[in-house]
Amino acid sequence: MERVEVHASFGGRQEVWRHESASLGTIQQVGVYLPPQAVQGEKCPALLWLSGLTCNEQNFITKAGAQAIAAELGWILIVPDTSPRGEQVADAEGYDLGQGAGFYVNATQEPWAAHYRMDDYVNIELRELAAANFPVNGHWAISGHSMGGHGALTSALRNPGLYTSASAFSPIVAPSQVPWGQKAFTAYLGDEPAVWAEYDSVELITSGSNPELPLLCDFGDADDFLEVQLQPQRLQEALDRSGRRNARIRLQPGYDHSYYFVSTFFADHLKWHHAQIGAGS
Ligand SMILES: N[C@@H](CCC(=O)N[C@@H](CS)C(=O)NCC(=O)O)C(=O)O
Repeated sequence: MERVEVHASFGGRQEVWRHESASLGTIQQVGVYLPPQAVQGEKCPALLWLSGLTCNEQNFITKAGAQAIAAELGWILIVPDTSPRGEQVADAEGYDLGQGAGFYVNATQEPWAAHYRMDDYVNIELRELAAANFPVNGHWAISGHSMGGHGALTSALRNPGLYTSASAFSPIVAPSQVPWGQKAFTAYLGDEPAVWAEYDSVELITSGSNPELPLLCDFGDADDFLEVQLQPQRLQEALDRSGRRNARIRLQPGYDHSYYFVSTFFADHLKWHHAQIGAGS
């Protein structure tokens, strides 16, 4: 791993690392925020942040204002790119498929299968890499925005025990039912409803996956993508049917899909994740 950026931030360090990814077969960049506690060698919990369409590792670290609360609570933030990158990596015309739009799945279809293995990358490789290189204490939470909200919820729902809690901002909760998800899943996963269901939060909740996982989701009611792409009512209905004890959806009045929304509520999410460490153990 090679460190390509370092900035003092709230008594800690915002860094960007470049590394060779075995699961993706590419060179990737990842943002790492080390709070003052970690800089002093103390072991800290880690939050994996998954960004949305068109993003790389920079959007969250420069726009979410996350470092202040991470410093206060003593959390490491791990912020990967949203897809494999490089000239050898397949891509497509639109912003919602290919590079910048990996959807956090392991692709099975050509030409994507060679590199688009974001599920393995974030849930296995990146966690191992973080544990080997930074003072992670073993507690992991996961959060994300839009496509990354989908990635955060499905990663935690599919993998009981990996994440203490999962939260999301404007997540794509039913990708099998909406245009963004249908386009990406058809390309990456083919025409296989059973495989789609494994990467669909509403389907995973309906089938009872990881029933004790604490969940928090925020949507903005002025989000232009709300009705067509996000459809929070599908998540609410699935949660109501499931009888989960620790799951909450909030509709925030006046907020849109942007990082102004994420930055407004990120501290609230990290405090909630922090509280879950004590609550479940
Ligand atoms: N048409 C929009 C759609 C993509 C979009 O809204 N991306 C969100 C995540 S789904 C985002 O975080 N964009 C980058 C940013 O706001 O920094 C665009 O091309 O920017």
